[in-house]
Amino acid sequence: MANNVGFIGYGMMASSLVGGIVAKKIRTPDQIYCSDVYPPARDAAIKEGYNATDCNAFVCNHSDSVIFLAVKPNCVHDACLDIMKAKDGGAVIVSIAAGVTLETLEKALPGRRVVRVMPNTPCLVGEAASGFSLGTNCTDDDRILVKTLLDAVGVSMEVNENLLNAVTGLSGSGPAYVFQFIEALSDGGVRAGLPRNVATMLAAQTVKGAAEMVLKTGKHPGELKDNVTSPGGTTIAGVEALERGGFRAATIAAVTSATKRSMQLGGTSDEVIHNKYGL
Ligand SMILES: NC(=O)C1=CN([C@@H]2O[C@H](COP(=O)(O)OP(=O)(O)OC[C@H]3O[C@@H](n4cnc5c(N)ncnc54)[C@H](O)[C@@H]3O)[C@@H](O)[C@H]2O)C=CC1
Ligand SMILES: O=C(O)[C@@H]1CCC=N1
Repeated sequence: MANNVGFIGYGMMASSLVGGIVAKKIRTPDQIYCSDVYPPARDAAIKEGYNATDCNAFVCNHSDSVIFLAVKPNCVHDACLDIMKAKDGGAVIVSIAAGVTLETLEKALPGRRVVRVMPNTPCLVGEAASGFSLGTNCTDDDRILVKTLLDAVGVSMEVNENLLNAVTGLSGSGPAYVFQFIEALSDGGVRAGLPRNVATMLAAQTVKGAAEMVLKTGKHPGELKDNVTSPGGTTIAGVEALERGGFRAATIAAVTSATKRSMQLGGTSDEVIHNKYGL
């Protein structure tokens, strides 16, 4: 075996992650092992040139570097049983399941090195924003390996585990909010008379350009907004309409609702979410 990477579950997120990793030539397709219970998912993996199977143990037995646990949170327990049944080839286990805590993972995978990661789908185009936390058995080499893989498909930050639910609510789920915003901007353009294709291209490029300005200038988003907003001009009319529609409050509520949901998926009671986290 030579630095093989396994994926248990080859759905939306696994295919995005592995697509980014292979595109960046961090691993070659023959170093990728995927298992999925759903035949069309395996067909999709085979089409990309990866090794695909319905047997999770097969993936574990062939992955000496990392095994990504990329099933839905309610399937994590069963997948962990399969990992424990397979031989321990020394791979670090990286769970991307929303809400599932390191404590839960370490209980299900006794003695194993476990990392909890929250990536997002833009990893497919090399623009992921990921947060991660290491389990108690992890080494510095694990930190370097996981960060190298995540940074190959975007940017990553190690955070205290208690912040990973908020990372999930913001950047894990965030692409969906931004796609909604792009679609809404495009609708606005169509309402104002633009053809759909022109409106969607302008909307997406505007979001991309504005995001690049925040990242590259390091300026506060409010200052960048002010630079667009001429006194008595067009922009303030649009900004006012957004504020009247509750744009900022709705966005904050989106992130906090998703954060709360991540906590619920991890088994935290609503009482604790309210009393301890104030959500
Ligand atoms: N979709 C997203 O944007 C993100 C998802 N995540 C997390 O990634 C995980 C996967 O999410 P998606 O890829 O969206 O879901 P998905 O439903 O697209 O993929 C999950 C795959 O796992 C397979 N599966 C289910 N049980 C299995 C088992 N016991 N063994 C092998 N394969 C099994 C399913 O057939 C499916 O193809 C979830 O835990 C989610 O919380 C994390 C960050 C972002
Ligand atoms: O919706 C979900 O539960 C997953 C986790 C973060 C993004 N998608």
